[in-house]
Amino acid sequence: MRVGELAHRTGTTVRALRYYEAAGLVVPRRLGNGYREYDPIAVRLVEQIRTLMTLGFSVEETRPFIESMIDSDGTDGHPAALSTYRRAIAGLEQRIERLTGQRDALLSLVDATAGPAVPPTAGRALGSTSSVGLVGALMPGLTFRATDGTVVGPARFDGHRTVLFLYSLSSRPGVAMPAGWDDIPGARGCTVAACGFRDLHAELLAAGCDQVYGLSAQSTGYQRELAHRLRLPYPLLADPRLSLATALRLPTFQADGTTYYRRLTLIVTDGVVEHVFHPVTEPALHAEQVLRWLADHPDPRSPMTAIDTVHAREILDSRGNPTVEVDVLLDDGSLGRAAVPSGASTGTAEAVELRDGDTGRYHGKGVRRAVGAVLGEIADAVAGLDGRDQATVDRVLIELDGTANKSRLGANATLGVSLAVVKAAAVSAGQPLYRYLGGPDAVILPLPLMNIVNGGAHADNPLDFQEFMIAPVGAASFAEAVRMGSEVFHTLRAALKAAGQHTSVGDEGGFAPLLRTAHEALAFISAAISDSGYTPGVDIAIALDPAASEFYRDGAYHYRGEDRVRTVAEHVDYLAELAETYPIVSIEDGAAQDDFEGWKALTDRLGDRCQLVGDDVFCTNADLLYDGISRGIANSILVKVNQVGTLTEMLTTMQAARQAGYSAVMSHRSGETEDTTIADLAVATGCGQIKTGSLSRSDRTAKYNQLLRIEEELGERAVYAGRTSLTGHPTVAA
Ligand SMILES: C=C(OP(=O)(O)O)C(=O)O
Ligand SMILES: [Mg+2]
Repeated sequence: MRVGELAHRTGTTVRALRYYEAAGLVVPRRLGNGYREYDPIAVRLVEQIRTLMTLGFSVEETRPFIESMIDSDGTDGHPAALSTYRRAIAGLEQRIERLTGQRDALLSLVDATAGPAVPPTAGRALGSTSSVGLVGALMPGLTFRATDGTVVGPARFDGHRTVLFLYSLSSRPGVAMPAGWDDIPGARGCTVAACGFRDLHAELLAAGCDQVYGLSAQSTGYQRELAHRLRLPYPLLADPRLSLATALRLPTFQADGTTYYRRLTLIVTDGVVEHVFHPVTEPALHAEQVLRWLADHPDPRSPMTAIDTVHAREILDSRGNPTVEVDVLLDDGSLGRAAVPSGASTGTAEAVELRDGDTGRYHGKGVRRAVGAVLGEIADAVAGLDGRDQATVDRVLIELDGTANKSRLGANATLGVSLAVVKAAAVSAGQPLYRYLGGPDAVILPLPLMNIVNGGAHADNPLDFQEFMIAPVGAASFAEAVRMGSEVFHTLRAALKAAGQHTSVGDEGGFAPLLRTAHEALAFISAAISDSGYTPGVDIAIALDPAASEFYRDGAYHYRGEDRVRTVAEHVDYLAELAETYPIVSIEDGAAQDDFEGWKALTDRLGDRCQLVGDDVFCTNADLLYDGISRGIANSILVKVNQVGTLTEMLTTMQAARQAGYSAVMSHRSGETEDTTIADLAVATGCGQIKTGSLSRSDRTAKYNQLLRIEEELGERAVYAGRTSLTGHPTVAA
């Protein structure tokens, strides 16, 4: 059974269960995929812990009982369990006897020395306004005797988050309360308040408080009787002179000539008052009130930013197909949201994008299964993990899926969570994503490879090549690159229109004219660059993504638009001819993913003058990249984070590329959303190039717009990469 079900069946919280697990009391099994699974006995164990706690045992003190239950396979009527109970009772009786003697001896000593309390005028009623004034006050340098035999001084509050509840007077069997006690507003209810802190002690600790103390003006002897009778799991502190009231000007009242504390609770964090509860009007519910506050206010000193909630939904991508969106909420309220993109010309080795296959919805393309995986197994597995520990989060995702290609849960499920976590962590750190991930050196704005003519699988025209891109290598800044790209885009539009072509756009926002050959498209683009006032190759270069896997069959390249078939050698010759004729600085997937002969021939032919980017052939996968490096193919890798399914795996692949001297091009997918994460990732990794479509359609321009914002934010520190990160030493070919 999962942790949520166990919590539900035992009426406790997931937090408390994690605390019992950390204490080694109720430990789930780890399945092969890393997933936590509780055996049915866990229900009995948890119920036993909670029963014992209501009897006054601390979580730690339940250990022998729990261990004997485990030994006896869950039956507490077993001889092993019975003898544990008897041993515990015998031990308690001995302690009671010894402590009662100590108490009586001390009672007379303490009562003799305590003397009269502070004069009644020292206390004053403290309303909520003055409670706020107390926040930020330092704990005074006072020491208190505690019922556990220790002496609690100011050092005990340093480095800890403490719940310190002050109370007036607890009743004692056989001892009358001061005259008129029940008529004094707020006087009654101290015992019940103390019991509340006892019953929720484990939960309070699990919610991030390190220690609980009760404090009153009674002597240690008086308090010890209460602590033993109620079996309090926390110590009581004696302040017979009300010195804390004097130091912090806390509210007191008088009854029968004696001064007492008014009920009030302090959260003291690292020696400083962080919060004040006053007045405490419902003593029976007060511990719960404190617990709720702790849950809503994580320890400000805590290095842990735990994942609280993971939510997912089905949304639409730019092609109108469903895709996964994930929200991750951290304990501190930071929210990260990520939407997963989707490719059309996909590599065969990509991590699996899980689709429902239910033809009754979205023509089978629904992603309810992936959404369900996020809401169920994944949410369970990552809840409580530190959102800033991306490597651990991603490792848990990978192990939970348990397959080599994320086919069980879906890479669309894992990626949504992975990216939403890093975005939430950035929010929590109060930093933009690119700086959170890349640190202060993340200042490089990438060269954009702008896809202004679409073909192949991204358009309905006859062009065999998928993408014809312009790259403003000579721009002085990213903003200038965007302007230059936009100007060429519109010049091209006018030229296509004048030539009688239609100007509707393809999946990535580039024009999809009814051209047949790459030569025709490149001629239009070169002219548009010149006609916009730029020098081709100097100001603006050209990049191609033939996406050759899409038209490679039976060992040859089938050019549908030209109605001809080229052998591998002829195809490589053709690309070389194009590279000689036009200012082409980068060719992606010039050969098909399984045509290693073509890849090698292309690399040998053009690798020293052109960037050769592996997309389908590497699939952002470090192992495939290493294989390619050893084969001597390509000199660059396209990086699509959904091809691997987690951020950490993407970063590992990029690191491998960097070490091998391969460049990396951060890339969108042809199916995108308004999510702009890749813009930040490009700056964070300093890769120096981004491919994110045309200068039209919001799913594409959203990324450019985000990069414009980043450049503006970096101000003078921003560095536009220009041509510097291109591999293959492309030279100017005007
Ligand atoms: C972005 C591309 O297209 P898709 O997302 O369809 O794989 C590409 O092939 O580089
Ligand atoms: Mg490609």
